[in-house]
Amino acid sequence: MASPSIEVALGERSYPIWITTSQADGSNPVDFASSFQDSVGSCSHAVLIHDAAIADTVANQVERVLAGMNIRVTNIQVPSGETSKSVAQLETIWNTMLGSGTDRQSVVVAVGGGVVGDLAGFAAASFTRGLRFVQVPTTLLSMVDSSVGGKTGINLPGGKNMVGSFWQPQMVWIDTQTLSTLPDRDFISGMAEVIKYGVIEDAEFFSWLKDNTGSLAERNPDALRHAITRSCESKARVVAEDERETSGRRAILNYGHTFAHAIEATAGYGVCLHGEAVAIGMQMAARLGIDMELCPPSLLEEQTAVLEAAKLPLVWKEADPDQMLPVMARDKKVAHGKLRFILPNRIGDVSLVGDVPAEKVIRAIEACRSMN
Ligand SMILES: NC(=O)c1ccc[n+]([C@@H]2O[C@H](COP(=O)([O-])OP(=O)(O)OC[C@H]3O[C@@H](n4cnc5c(N)ncnc54)[C@H](O)[C@@H]3O)[C@@H](O)[C@H]2O)c1
Ligand SMILES: O=C(O)C(=O)C[C@@H](O)[C@H](O)[C@H](O)COP(=O)(O)O
Ligand SMILES: [Zn+2]
Repeated sequence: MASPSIEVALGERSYPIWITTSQADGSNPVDFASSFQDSVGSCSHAVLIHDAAIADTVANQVERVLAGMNIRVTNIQVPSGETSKSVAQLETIWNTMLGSGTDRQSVVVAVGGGVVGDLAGFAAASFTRGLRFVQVPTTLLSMVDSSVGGKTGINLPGGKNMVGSFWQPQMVWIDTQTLSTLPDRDFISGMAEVIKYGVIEDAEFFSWLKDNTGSLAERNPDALRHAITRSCESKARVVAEDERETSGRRAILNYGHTFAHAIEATAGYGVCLHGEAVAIGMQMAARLGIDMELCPPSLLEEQTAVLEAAKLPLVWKEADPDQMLPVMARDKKVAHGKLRFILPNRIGDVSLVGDVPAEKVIRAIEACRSMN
């Protein structure tokens, strides 16, 4: 059997990330069935939780492979969009699992973007106190970020990802070919998390991105494969150092997110896509870093150039500190009632910073209401 592209090294919870590209005739250089068997072990029942947008394509293909392995499949379709990361959808999934004879030996297979991955992952973590699960990400964002690392969960109206758990998958299966049907807006949204890795811990990758955002926008297969591999390597490295965000190392993956999550929640989930909000949040964080004299103004210029080249939004006209600050106060990095931010030192290096004056946070938010 071929070797996985990347291993997430977490001791007994270690798992492979396969990065492959299926061919025009539907064949794949790596066999899904044997990879599944190798990572999951014995399985007679799978709960296939999938996004409605890929029901007739990727989800159907996965279902056929599982059926060919003599695995009984329970299909659960989730409506597309951020609002599906909800208590109501989770309850529907739990009840369908209960009604279909799901037991502790069943395996959840999440097929879709970050919404389905986070939701199905939490359903797996919580049903009968924990089922094995597999991630089959079908968006750029889910391939480079959400399918790796085991953060699962749902939103509450007042806070993103407020209920969830750390629950690692048995394997991550990335077929870059599935991106061919992804709408441009969702592809561009995923680019924010790709660029994030360059700023937080991989300066060489950031330089590569400066020259290659055009090829990525055209979905050049080699460029895509490089960006996905490099991003997954970054994520796997950070997660292996700090699986449950206890030492602070994993918190670097939250660069821009304190602002981003407040934008998403105050706008109403799904109005500003997660990656779009992350891009705007990265701009706010860079401005705050400059105001705190942690990084030079040139960092913001470099970051702006790459985000702009990727066609990401950089301003949020509705940005209102009075609305955002109460939501930010519920950020998961808050410690002893105080906000903490991931702020840049230089390209490729960021730090977790507490004691940030509120007036500087407000200035950073207000500066991103318009391009200046
Ligand atoms: N767990 C984590 O570590 C982590 C990391 C980053 C983001 N997230 C979460 O991920 C979510 C965003 O994920 P996303 O950007 O993948 O959004 P998404 O899951 O909403 O998918 C984006 C859109 O693409 C459609 N789609 C999915 N695959 C498709 C395909 N192959 N072809 C055509 N359409 C397709 C979906 O129907 C949806 O409309 C947010 O909820 C965010 O909080 C989680
Ligand atoms: O994996 C992580 O850790 C991240 O922070 C990755 C983020 O891109 C992602 O959006 C994550 O869901 C945010 O986590 P949260 O703990 O702030 O909800
Ligand atoms: Zn994110």
